Amino acid sequence: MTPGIRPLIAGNWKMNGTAASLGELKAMSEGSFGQVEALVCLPATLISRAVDAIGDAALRIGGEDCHNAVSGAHTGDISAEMLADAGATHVIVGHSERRTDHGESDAGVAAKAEAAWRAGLVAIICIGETKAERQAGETLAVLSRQIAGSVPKEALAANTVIAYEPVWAIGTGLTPTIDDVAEAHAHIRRELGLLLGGEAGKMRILYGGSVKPSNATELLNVEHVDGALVGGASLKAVDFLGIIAACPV
Ligand SMILES: O=C(CO)COP(=O)(O)O
Repeated sequence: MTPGIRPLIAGNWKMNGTAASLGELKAMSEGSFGQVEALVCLPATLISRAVDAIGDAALRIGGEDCHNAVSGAHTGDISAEMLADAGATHVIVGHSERRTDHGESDAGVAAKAEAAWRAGLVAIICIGETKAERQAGETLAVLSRQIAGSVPKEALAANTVIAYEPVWAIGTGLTPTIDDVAEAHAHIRRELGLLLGGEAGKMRILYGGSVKPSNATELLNVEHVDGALVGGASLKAVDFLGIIAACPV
């Protein structure tokens, strides 16, 4: 954790969830968050229904991706303005699954972050190395390149969150060593400093990849780890609330 930064525990439901899942969200929203800011990013089909279902609870609802245009001839896409209209407050951009499945580039991710800000949303910009890149000793260089390309230099701590997700740790049950997490997050903070100046010291840097209640405290205790982006363990209220409870604040 970083002194003075309020931690964010964010769920990412990916392509999971139907109306039958709204009860789980309601249960999450009724949990205790303490000092933690809690967010669940949902498939677009669920956002407005989730916002209605949780009422005035503190749980935030976000989207998982957005187009960079306000509107237009982009079949199947959703704009940041549409997410905001549905009640979202945040949107994930540049998740590795989008970069891989949809060929998203760093420049395209930066444009989506700017679209998020235009709509009044917080952009959660994802970066992270593949297994091959880590094995080749390229992790820090990859992170530098992704930060330079995906994080617009106008980014503010109030409208931007960085999520470090090693691709090989996503959905695998594998996590980097604590030393490797510390090295990556310290490097990200340094690179953000070069790009953004003083804002970098206030910006949240989340760790993502196989976070669960049993490993959350250890990961969140690492310097410069200001929260978590959680996939599988965000689908069940008991697990998600367990991660929030494990947050050392
Ligand atoms: O991709 C992730 C969150 O965006 C991480 O997913 P898991 O927590 O399932 O590994």
